[in-house]
Amino acid sequence: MSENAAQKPFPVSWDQFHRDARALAWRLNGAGPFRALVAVTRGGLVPAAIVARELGLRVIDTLCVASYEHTTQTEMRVLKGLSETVTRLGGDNGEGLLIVDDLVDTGRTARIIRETAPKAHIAAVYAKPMGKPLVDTFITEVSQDTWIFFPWDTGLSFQPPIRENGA
Ligand SMILES: O=P(O)(O)OC[C@H]1O[C@H](OP(=O)(O)OP(=O)(O)O)[C@H](O)[C@@H]1O
Ligand SMILES: Nc1nc2[nH]cnc2c(=O)[nH]1
Ligand SMILES: [Mg+2]
Repeated sequence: MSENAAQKPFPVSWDQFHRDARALAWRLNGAGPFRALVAVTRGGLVPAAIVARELGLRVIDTLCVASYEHTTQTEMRVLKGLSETVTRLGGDNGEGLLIVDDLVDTGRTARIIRETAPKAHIAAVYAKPMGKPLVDTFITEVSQDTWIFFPWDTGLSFQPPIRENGA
């Protein structure tokens, strides 16, 4: 979702994110067994830590991709693929791998992951309608014209009142 089309801000606090990531872990608990967990960097690192803790997963790898400059979608770059160890654990098709991201938006990132590991289980905490069919598990759906603001990207700031010049 590019900057212009995404108009509704959806700020998420650390507390809320922890609750949602833990809910994701509960849902994934019945979906395994998983031989390794893969975090899609960078956003996937945070839920991956929470899910790994909840599900007792200790073999953890990263898939490093970049596809947005702030809120603008750019050409997608895979900066680092799976390690040899985790590739071996997942066999040819990624079976038994749990791949975690913070959100799925247009689904482009998830689609590329699916191409390289078709049988992996792909999970995201938040999903927008376009990306939803590309993941196996998610927790909360938001509309396509929403922009999710994560706690690691934001800080406390003054909010002007809804009515600037009250009677
Ligand atoms: O479904 P899509 O349209 O592909 O968008 C989803 C991806 O975009 C964001 O990552 P981003 O590339 O911004 O990098 P980051 O995780 O380092 O913030 C988000 O963390 C997902 O990985
Ligand atoms: N923080 C953030 N990154 C994204 N990347 C793609 N969509 C989003 C979004 O809604 N929020
Ligand atoms: Mg990301």
